[in-house]
Amino acid sequence: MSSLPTRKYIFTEDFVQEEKVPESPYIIGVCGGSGSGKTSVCREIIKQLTNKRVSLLSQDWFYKKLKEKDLENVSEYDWDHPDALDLDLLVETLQKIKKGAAVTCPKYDFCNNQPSTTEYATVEGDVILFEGIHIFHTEELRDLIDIKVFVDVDNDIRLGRRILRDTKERGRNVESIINQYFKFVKPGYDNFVAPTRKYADIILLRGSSNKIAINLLINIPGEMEISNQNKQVFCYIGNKTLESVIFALQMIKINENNNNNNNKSSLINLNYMKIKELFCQRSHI
Ligand SMILES: Nc1ncnc2c1ncn2[C@@H]1O[C@H](COP(=O)(O)OP(=O)(O)O)[C@@H](O)[C@H]1O
Ligand SMILES: O=c1ccn([C@@H]2O[C@H](COP(=O)(O)O)[C@@H](O)[C@H]2O)c(=O)[nH]1
Repeated sequence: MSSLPTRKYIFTEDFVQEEKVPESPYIIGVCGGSGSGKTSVCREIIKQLTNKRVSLLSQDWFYKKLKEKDLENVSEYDWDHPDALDLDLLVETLQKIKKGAAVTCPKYDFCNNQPSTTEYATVEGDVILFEGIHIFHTEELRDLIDIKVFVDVDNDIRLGRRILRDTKERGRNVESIINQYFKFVKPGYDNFVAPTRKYADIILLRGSSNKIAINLLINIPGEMEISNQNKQVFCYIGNKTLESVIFALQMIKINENNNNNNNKSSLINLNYMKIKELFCQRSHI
């Protein structure tokens, strides 16, 4: 028996396409300091992966619930220490997602410094964009991520963006943002986030405005096979190479021999003949 049953081939008029049926979602981990553009990078990738089921998973949804006394004095609370997060629950959740489960999480309410009671996100799909400042912090987490991206943006730009974002979206004022930044955010970045840059497979400079890097990222070949064009096509008849046509013919032949289903077999035969005909015409055989 050939090893082909783990692969699925789609035969159409113009091309032969291999469809990889993922055993578990592909996890793209996007790490970086607060305000580096992690969420924006994830949104850009999600926008472009139109032919895949894609979800976002944010580390922010795993902040521990604050005790009453901490809630009364939030300006003294350090959200930039990894201990502020329930990393065990995060690992457990990611393991479930990796096994193909759909997991629903409450989002995080930054205005009230607690998990949202009204907004939820269901995470499932072929590709999961997983973002957060501490997602490379433990080996357990890193091992669950298929490709690790670190968004590298200067401190001053990150602070500027954070001021603009948090005054508009997170119910903060400029003074509290600057105080929090120098007391917790910057030390947290220097002590815990920047040291995990070394685990990245890709360093993404300039974040979501780096279109070239984002395009490369969505087209990471082989393992991912994700793209909104037919990049999965390994043999395109209109632009064939000798090797790719021979390979396609071999694949079709093996499929044909292994296939007992008459309808499918005739479809394969049809395409086999068409490929053969096209190949012979173009190659003047
Ligand atoms: N390349 C960019 N240029 C300008 N502003 C950006 C860029 N990327 C993100 N932003 C803005 O900066 C703020 C922080 O971005 P965000 O994606 O939320 O960062 P992170 O998730 O890393 O904290 C947001 O208001 C966002 O719109
Ligand atoms: O209640 C909270 C929880 C977190 N923060 C800050 O959020 C950032 C991490 O989120 P990004 O989306 O990466 O910016 C972290 O630096 C915390 O300081 C908060 O202010 N309040």
